[in-house]
Amino acid sequence: MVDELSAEIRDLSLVYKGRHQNVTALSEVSLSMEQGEFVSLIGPSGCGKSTLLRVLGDLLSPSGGTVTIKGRTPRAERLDRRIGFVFQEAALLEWRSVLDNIALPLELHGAPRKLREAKARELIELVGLTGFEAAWPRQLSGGMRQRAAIARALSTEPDLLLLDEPFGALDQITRDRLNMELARIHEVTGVSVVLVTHSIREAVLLSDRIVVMTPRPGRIERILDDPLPRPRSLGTRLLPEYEDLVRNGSRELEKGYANV
Ligand SMILES: Nc1ncnc2c1ncn2[C@@H]1O[C@H](COP(=O)(O)OP(=O)(O)OP(=O)(O)O)[C@@H](O)[C@H]1O
Repeated sequence: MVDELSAEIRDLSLVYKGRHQNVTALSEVSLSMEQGEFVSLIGPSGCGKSTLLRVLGDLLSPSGGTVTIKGRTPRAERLDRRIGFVFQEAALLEWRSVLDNIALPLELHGAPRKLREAKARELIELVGLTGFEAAWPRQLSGGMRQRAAIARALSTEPDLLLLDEPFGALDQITRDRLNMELARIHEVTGVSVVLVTHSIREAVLLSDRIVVMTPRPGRIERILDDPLPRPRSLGTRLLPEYEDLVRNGSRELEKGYANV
């Protein structure tokens, strides 16, 4: 059924055209995601993870193939603010309070003040920033900034949340905590998630499926199912099946590195 599919990528290619040479960043990439699915993209540097995310988010147009999100083009979804993006750097507006940063996409979408503030407060609670509504971004730690960025990305209740190494710059303990927050947010909201990560452990902890990519040109090497029980917790890492999946994933990843 079409409306149960989140993203559908068919035979996607993406070529960056340069003055001297072209780079084929993606070739023959096909992937179908179900609504509410959590998919991680992992692979060596340059295998096209960010490029794939950017195509899904309509920041780049495919050179070939097709991409649909809930049966529509990424352009239509982006213009309707049905796609949320979070990058490694939170990129909050320093002159707006945390609340006003989170409410910004709704403001740009023309939502009335009362509604957008109510939504922003709800999200502040969801991401664990209660008490920081009036704070300035510079008063937040790195982890708190990422929480605010996630809340902002969720403010328009997107169909798809795209995360490009959102926790890459955080220390391990903060990263563990935010992983658990993300798992909970995913459970509560039912949003479909695509996460780019360099950590197989993070991918196994959070995902329903792990897409292992390989470079030159960027393509899908293998898709691993991750059937670990939900809800996930840090205790999930103590399961023998967790370690099995990490080992399996690492083996697949190493094959990709053979092409680097
Ligand atoms: N704007 C650009 N112009 C030309 N080539 C680019 C551009 N952006 C990325 N590339 C090239 O496309 C390929 C895929 O890059 P991409 O950033 O998608 O990989 P990645 O897997 O996300 O890498 P990383 O893990 O280092 O972030 C690489 O060879 C990269 O050099």
